[in-house]
Amino acid sequence: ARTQPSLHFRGFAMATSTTTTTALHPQFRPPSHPRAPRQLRPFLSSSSSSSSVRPRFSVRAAAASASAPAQREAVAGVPWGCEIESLESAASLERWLTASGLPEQRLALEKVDIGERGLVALKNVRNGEKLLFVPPTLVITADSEWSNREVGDVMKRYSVPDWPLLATYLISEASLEGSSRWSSYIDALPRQPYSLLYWTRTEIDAYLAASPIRERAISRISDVIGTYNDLRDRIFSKYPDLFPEKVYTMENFRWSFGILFSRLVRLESMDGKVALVPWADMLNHSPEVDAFLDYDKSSQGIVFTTDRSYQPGEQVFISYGKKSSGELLLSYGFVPKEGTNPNDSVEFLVSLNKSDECYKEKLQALKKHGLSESESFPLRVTGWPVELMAYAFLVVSPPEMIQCFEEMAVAASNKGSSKPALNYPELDEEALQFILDCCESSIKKYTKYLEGAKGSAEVSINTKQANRTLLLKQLARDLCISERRILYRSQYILRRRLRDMRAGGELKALSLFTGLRNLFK
Ligand SMILES: C[S@@+](CC[C@H](N)C(=O)[O-])C[C@H]1O[C@@H](n2cnc3c(N)ncnc32)[C@H](O)[C@@H]1O
Repeated sequence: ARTQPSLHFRGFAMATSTTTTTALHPQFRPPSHPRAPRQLRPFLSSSSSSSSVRPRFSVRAAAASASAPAQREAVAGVPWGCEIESLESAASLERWLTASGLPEQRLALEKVDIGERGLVALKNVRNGEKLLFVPPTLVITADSEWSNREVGDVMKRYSVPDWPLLATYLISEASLEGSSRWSSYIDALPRQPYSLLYWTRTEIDAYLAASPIRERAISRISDVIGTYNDLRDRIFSKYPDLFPEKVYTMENFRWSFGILFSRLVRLESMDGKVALVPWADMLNHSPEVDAFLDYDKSSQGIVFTTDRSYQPGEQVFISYGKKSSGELLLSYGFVPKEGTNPNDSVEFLVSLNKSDECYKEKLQALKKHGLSESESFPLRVTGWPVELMAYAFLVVSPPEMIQCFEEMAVAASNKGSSKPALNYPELDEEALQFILDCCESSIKKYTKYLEGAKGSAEVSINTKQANRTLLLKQLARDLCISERRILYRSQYILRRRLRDMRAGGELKALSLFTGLRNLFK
């Protein structure tokens, strides 16, 4: 869970300063969805040379792993970058990095089991050791010099925020091929980054039907398209010589945003600047490590400090942040193995009951505090946030509690975060039952999807398409299983609590009855 303003992709021309992401995790950080989960308190804690000729169309070979990144159908791709599973540009990248000042490394870029390409230890690496030391001159930020100065000047004149600026920068540099200083880096970038940006609407609707990630994927794609349209209408179309239509295409922007979503990092110690860090961006993510990239003032380079040791030949990992499996799929195109992501959560949707006789009053209280009749709260295997409980109290409270609606809405909105959790013992059972009912109906949706997906054999036009479909389905399946697992856990906790509560109630009634009987005796 986190707080993050949406990135103003659109309407950027009005911006007076560059847009930045706010404090999140000092790691790969995509712009948030406007309804990204809020920071909520836990309720339960139960406990080669760039001028070489490249094919214009590319298709990835399908990998067979369950959590392998999404593969795409044969679409017109970008005319730069590489097929990452081939290591085709690795040697020239390493040569260029060394020539550009990257010190000798204890890591090498190799083919790996997790993430296709990754950095592997060449020697023993100790826990607590600093690695990488990428100099700032090798980092791409919004302040980087444009090889085509005129293009850069126009972009700066329009005060384009960091994300669209960097997306345009990448395309501008990539289109210059060997005359860009970044050509060896761009050659080593995936030609088709793994990202939900490449899923069609039909695929999103079909495979993510049960998951709340569906809505976020749709919204992200529309943000990217909107941003591209804004750039084209407000800038590119006014300077057709600087921004040729054939270069600044939607397809190329899909690529550059895909690269940003899966590789951009935020460097806390460089005033929170967002940056592409060549070499460091070859590190894959593990939910089990807690090591992050940042600028190190003493060595004046981008480093990360290991939080475990590695033997020669072992893949070295960093953390992309405390992200749920859905968020990892959304930005990076992979889903960690079931049960391995300690930061996993699922967005849980609850709504006011339209037939509630106090519907209007409850909605008014919610709206006053920035909430609506339907809200999402993050569920984790460890429990749910107090805000969800407050929302549930509001949903189930009877008309005679009208004076408490406001207090409940405040608590549900997270504005009362310093206050203790709301306490309405008389509503506890009903509120927990409400959450349990929502949880069970959500489980049903996942089960229906998972069972339906098992049997559905689709007719594919060709093998590539069949492989792609298989992989997208597998990713969606992995995600649904992970999300349903969280719901199952919540269902278990809720049932147990309700059972205990009810058993306690029966016990009380029984002792009252015994007391009365003794009295009459
Ligand atoms: C920052 S790049 C890391 C380098 C990347 N493997 C490459 O070869 O360019 C992020 C991408 O690596 C892959 N990746 C990273 N961690 C992964 C993991 N744990 N499982 C599967 N793929 C992973 C995903 O494709 C993701 O979009």
